[in-house]
Formats: sequence, structure tokens, C-alpha cells
Amino acid sequence: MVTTITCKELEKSYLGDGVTTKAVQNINLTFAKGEFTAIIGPSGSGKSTLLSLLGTLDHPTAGKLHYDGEDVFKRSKNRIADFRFEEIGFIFQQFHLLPTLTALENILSPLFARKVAYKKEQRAKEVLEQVGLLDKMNSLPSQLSGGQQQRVAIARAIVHKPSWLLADEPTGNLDTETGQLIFELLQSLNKQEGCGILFVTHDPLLAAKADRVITMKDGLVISDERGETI
Ligand SMILES: Nc1ncnc2c1ncn2[C@@H]1O[C@H](COP(=O)(O)OP(=O)(O)OP(=O)(O)O)[C@@H](O)[C@H]1O
Repeated sequence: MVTTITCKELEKSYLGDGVTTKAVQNINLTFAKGEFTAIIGPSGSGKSTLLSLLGTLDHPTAGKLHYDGEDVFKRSKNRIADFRFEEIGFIFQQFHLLPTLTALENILSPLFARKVAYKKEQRAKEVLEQVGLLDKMNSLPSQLSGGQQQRVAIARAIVHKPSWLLADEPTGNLDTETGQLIFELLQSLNKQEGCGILFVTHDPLLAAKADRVITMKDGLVISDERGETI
């Protein structure tokens, strides 16, 4: 179980039309499991890129990412994928549920072809209950509201018992009240399961409720609010 994620001089740049864009640069951060961190900043400031790098969905162009002191990107591609499965759950703004699968089947989907120590269907029902949607287990995504779809997506993100939840604008497609409820659900998962949460948002009011607020601008971290300003 990974308890600390550290990045050192992390950088991701893109080359297009002969011009290099540094989506993120000079990122030096440490995250402790159990902490609820919000990442905030204007559009294009690098929040999603940083989250993808921290979650190993994307490779940096420079710098290092350490999980409990181990250089993650030194592992083989398959081992990185296994490690991601064991440690991380992802939640996205667009939910990304499979439209032809029921809520229960969507939640079971990450476990497909994986050997786990628990009964898969029982576990899927347990997380559906945790997000308050056991009665909707046979519903298709199209039969659910936006907030309910995001709850299913959260259940899918936690079904494999990850240590970390990485959420990219999970409330971005929801009205304020529903967004607040989703935020509270993530807060309770943080408290009950001890999941480290990295929460990208545009909403300063939601961000202010996190334990820690990291602000990005032009690919740089410009403040890290737990006291110190960088
Ligand atoms: N695949 C890509 N190819 C080229 N440039 C990219 C790519 N992905 C991101 N960028 C650039 O990197 C910068 C950071 O993008 P990123 O999506 O991380 O920002 P963001 O803060 O998450 O924005 P938003 O709040 O709008 O989602 C932007 O200038 C963007 O155009």
C-alpha cells in the first residue's frame, strides 16, 4: 500500500508545429495518503496533466515520480498497469461509464480478468450500497441522473480498494447542490477508507473545504496552502 507520492522536477511538454508547450514544469510535491488535496487553477494551467502524471496514465518528459521512494517509471509497462490497478482509482468529469452495461456491470468492469481475494459481485454490491445506489444496480447509465452516474463512477473507482482516488473535475458536469453531495461522498471515503484524494476543480468554494489547496498557473505550482506559499 503506497503511503506517499512524491514528484521531483516533474515536467510534461508537447511539441506541436515546432513549438514546445510545457503543460507542467518544475513540479515538486509530496502527497500523503489520508490527505484530501484540491488542485485549482485556470483552464490550461496543467491540472489534468499533473493528475495524469501522478496517476501514471501519462509519462513525464522530465523529472521523477516516486511512490514510497520507488521510481515508478522504472517499472515495466505491465507492472505499472498492475500497480495502478492496485493503488489508484480514477474519477472523471464525463463519468466514462459504459452505456450498454448496468450500474453493477460497470462497477465490476475493472475487475474483469483480474484475480482478487474477495468475491467480486459481493464487493460491487457493497460499494453500490456505500454510494447509496444499491436499488439502481440494474439500471443503465442513461436511466440515471448525472449525480447518480457519478456515484456509479465513484463506486467503480473504489471497487478494487485503491489507496488513492484521483478525481478530475468530478463535479464539473453537475449542478452546485449535486456537486456538493459528490464532494461530501469523496470526503467521507477519505475519512472512512483513508484514501488519499487528489481533487481537481474550478470551484474555489469546494477547494476551500479540502485539507490542502494547490494552485496552478501556466504549468507551475504557484501556491500550496497548508501554510507555506511557494
Ligand atoms: N495532448 C496534448 N497535446 C498538446 N498540448 C496539450 C495536450 N494536453 C494538454 N496540452 C496543453 O497543456 C496545457 C495544460 O493542459 P491541462 O489540460 O493539463 O490544463 P487544465 O488546467 O487541466 O485545464 P482545464 O481546466 O481546461 O481542464 C494546455 O496549454 C494544453 O493546451
